[in-house]
Amino acid sequence: MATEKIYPLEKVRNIGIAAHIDAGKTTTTERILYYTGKTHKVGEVHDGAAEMDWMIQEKERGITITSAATTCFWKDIKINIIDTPGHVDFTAEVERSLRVLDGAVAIFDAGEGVEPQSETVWRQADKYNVPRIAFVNKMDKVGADFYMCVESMHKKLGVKALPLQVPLGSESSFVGVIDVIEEKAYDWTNDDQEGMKYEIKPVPEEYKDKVKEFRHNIVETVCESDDILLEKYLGGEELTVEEIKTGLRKLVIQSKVFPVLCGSSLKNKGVQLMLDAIKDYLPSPLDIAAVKGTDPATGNEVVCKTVDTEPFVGLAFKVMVDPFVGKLVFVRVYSGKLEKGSYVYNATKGVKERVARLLRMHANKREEIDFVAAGDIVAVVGLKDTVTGDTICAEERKVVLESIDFPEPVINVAIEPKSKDDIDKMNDVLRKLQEEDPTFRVKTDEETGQTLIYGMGELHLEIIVDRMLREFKVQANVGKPQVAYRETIRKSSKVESKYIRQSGGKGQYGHVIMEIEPLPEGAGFEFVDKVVGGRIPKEFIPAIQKGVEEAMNNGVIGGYPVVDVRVNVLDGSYHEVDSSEMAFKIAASKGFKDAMAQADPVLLEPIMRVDVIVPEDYLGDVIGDLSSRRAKIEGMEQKGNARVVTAKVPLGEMFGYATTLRSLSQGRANYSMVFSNYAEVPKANWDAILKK
Ligand SMILES: Nc1nc2c(ncn2[C@@H]2O[C@H](COP(=O)(O)OP(=O)(O)OP(=O)(O)O)[C@@H](O)[C@H]2O)c(=O)[nH]1
Repeated sequence: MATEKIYPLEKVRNIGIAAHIDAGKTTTTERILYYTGKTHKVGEVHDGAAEMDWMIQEKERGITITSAATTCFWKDIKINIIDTPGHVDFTAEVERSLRVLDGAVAIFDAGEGVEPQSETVWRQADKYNVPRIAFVNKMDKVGADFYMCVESMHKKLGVKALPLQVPLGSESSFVGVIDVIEEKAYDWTNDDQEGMKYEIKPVPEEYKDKVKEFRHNIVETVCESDDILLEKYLGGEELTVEEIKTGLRKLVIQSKVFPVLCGSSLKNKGVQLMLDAIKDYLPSPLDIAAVKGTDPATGNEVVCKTVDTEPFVGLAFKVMVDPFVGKLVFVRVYSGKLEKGSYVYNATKGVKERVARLLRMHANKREEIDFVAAGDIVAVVGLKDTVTGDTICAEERKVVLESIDFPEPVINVAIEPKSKDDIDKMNDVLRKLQEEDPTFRVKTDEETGQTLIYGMGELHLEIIVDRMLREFKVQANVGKPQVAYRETIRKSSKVESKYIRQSGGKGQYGHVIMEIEPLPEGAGFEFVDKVVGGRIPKEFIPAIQKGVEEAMNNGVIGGYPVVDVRVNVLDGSYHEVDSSEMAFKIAASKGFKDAMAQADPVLLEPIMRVDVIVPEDYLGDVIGDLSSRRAKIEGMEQKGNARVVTAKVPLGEMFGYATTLRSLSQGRANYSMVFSNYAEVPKANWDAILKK
């Protein structure tokens, strides 16, 4: 059994690497694993040898889909890295990682600066207050411009981006970086050992002014927020390197300043200095204020401190179903210790669970450990009922931590197994995949009996179908992707509904008077029992709610789910002998449908935020095409000799957009798309949608 060296908490870093697709996250992670001594060969993404991208689909597509947690060691620091995917269909993966991280490295492409989707990821990190350092990658690429990137961080992200380095050369002449604080140049010119061989030299003459300017800027920033250092500085004394770094560390942890570094992961330059910056500036678990949760029994606030001596509290942030090992639950430990063979309490579900094994993960390799301490990240085997977002804790410290926000899936396809014998197997696999992925849902269409799978985009669902086939050997036919429309109401209405049957023996009697009202977007469903004086006995109220909920699965316009309504049950009557739950349920269901029909029902559709980057020459055609897709153009920005068009477009109009855009622009335009909100479909478009 491996007994790991125990790392004091101040020497632990839980970090994520966040980036726009193709900025070089996977390549950079690979290099980190190489320099930290965990891998022995530098894997290249393009030949599918990358260690982190271990799922077959990832290798083939060259993209990172799941966030695998991996541990590595740099100098005296233990770093847990969560690899987060860049594709927008997987925002849930990014969110869940950010929730449990203490710091992140944001990677930018030196030729592009802040791209629309790097902005999305940046804002997500803002939401969870994650301190960040920026790494401007691809400095070797034609068009690389470090200063443009820093400027675009100021302009687009509106943050204080503080360069700590000056690149030595650029594009094909990029050979290394100058550390501004230490005033030393790191030069890889004579490297023939995959970046392991570099020289440390004095700052070359032609860079001295730039370094002086940047250093002055750093020193001033540090002094502004530290009176003792300010006094020293104003008194004409030099600050030491240590003082500058300590001062800067405080500002980074408060997210007041974002240090910017640069390099080329592909050409093996600058990655070691980025690891140093992770150690120097990103927070340890101790720097993060204790997390708060609520006691499920009393609703009182519970503070969970990051110390080993407290009772155990952790958050499940990722579930992976491995066809061989079974279910793996990734847990961030906030308080106390988690031991192999112990029992824990899942406070979200209210069940006891056994921790069979604890695994330290390195992409697809695993190392068995005996316990894991506060501040750490681990994969747990044996937790049967735990899913992403659940809190697990010691029985004497029952607490539920704030869960993770996940967007609603906006697209669905019908799916059926190729062989009828595979039906049970398919349902079983879909259930497992749902446990892993909170943005993936499975439903049965009540009218057609078809199984529908719901997700965040076409690629998301394609990957799921692909995994069913490869990992679980279930072949399936899938229908065309459909938009997940919804229905709601715009005004209130009141109805009386009866279900009465009298045919010999015991009859049926249910009678309900109810009112439905619109709620604000996102409010979901509320059910209020306003019946007084026992005019409907309490035991029938749950049946009424059930009847309403069933009716809400299929709205009156196109059979889509109904959202954002409140149902008030006002009055009714019952019969001593004939009343039953069934009768009230039917009366309520029918009542809801009638009420909805009178309440100005409307159709809702998912609206996407679309960013298109298009060279000037094709701008007219791209805008024309967007307009024909009912787009609202919200902005148009210059970027080099291209434009970035930002628009809100109904998802239903976006199928096949990739192909159209390619042919409109001879392959030169690019786009990204994220879910924005649900909005009312104009009545003129109802027919087209309902016919489909
Ligand atoms: N010129 C140059 N190319 C790079 C550099 N780093 C990565 N690349 C290339 O950029 C492409 C994307 O790199 P990845 O590491 O797969 O990017 P990623 O951000 O992980 O992409 P996803 O996993 O799809 O989100 C690959 O072709 C890399 O070889 C670099 O420093 N310089």
